[in-house]
Amino acid sequence: MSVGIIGAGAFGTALGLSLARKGPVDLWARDAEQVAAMRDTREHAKHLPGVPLPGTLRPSADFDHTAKNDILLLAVPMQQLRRVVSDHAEILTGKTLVACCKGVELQSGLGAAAVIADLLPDARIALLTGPSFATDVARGLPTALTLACADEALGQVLQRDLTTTNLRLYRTSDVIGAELGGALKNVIAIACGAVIGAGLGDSARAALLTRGYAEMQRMAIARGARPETLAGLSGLGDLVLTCTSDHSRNYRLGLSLGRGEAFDPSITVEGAATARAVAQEAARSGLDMPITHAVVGLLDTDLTINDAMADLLSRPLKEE
Ligand SMILES: NC(=O)C1=CN([C@@H]2O[C@H](COP(=O)(O)OP(=O)(O)OC[C@H]3O[C@@H](n4cnc5c(N)ncnc54)[C@H](OP(=O)(O)O)[C@@H]3O)[C@@H](O)[C@H]2O)C=CC1
Ligand SMILES: O=C(CO)COP(=O)(O)O
Repeated sequence: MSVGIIGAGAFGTALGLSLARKGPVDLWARDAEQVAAMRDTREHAKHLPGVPLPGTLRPSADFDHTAKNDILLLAVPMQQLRRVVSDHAEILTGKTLVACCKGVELQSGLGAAAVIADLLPDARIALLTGPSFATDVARGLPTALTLACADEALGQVLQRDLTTTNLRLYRTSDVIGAELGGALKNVIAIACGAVIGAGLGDSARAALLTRGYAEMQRMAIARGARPETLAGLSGLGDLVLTCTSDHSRNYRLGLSLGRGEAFDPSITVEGAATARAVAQEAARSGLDMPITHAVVGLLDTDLTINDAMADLLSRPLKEE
């Protein structure tokens, strides 16, 4: 089946590069100048400099043309997804849509697949997530991802059609689990970056990563996820990658917070809005999410990383 990609940022372009090895892929960007530059130079200078774009990857500023493909991957930032889908709802109705964003929408508390379902009840929806830096995918390095789809038959078709020589897709029907694993790990990555940035050490990071994983499970299971999904690529796999590599923008935001440095607000960092959305939901539902609350404190108040760690360490003692 033919593939189109909505969103020519780092990840959309990287997925396009990988899929274009199998056949033509249309890649939509909203900025016509950017499309012209990509066509002329065969490079995405802003997000993937130095990686040549093959002729089979076809940038376009024409949404409707790109949307004619059988499968559409939606690779825009989470907080923009509702706008992009609702702006083009008519042409997207009934299509096969694969969300590639990682986050929880601030206004609704919904994940990516749920936002699409909210807007387009007739769409055939799946989610592609898991440990995968765009630069690695774009360079053809080996990567394993989770394809989540409630419809088992459609999931099998998508798994086959979106697997490439460097992208190996595993399948699950647990969309909520995959969605939340990919969203919540970004919050924990900000926390881990902050402890490393503040010089609090690798042991503190290991503690946050592990207790952060417990927090992710708590929230995801409360929302109906299966625990084994959280233990897979979309949860633990992506958590480990994002909490240990300064290729991660979420981790780098954390490093800046820990060092008391400014961070470029134009960089896509999904964990910030997701932390706020999840903290709101945790407060409403009485879920214990202390690391998420600490991240919101670091982002939105003058809480320091040392105070945040002191708060976490002084909580009542309990069983693991
Ligand atoms: N980068 C990575 O390594 C990975 C990213 N992801 C996920 O992919 C998603 C996208 O991230 P990424 O590609 O890295 O982000 P980037 O910041 O690299 O790119 C975002 C893209 O979305 C476009 N965009 C933003 N708002 C709109 C809008 N309202 N309408 C149309 N297009 C819009 C931007 O266009 P413009 O340039 O015109 O602003 C840009 O092309 C995120 O949810 C992220 O978590 C998942 C795995 C890996
Ligand atoms: O999700 C990612 C890797 O799987 C990318 O992480 P960042 O968004 O933190 O860069």
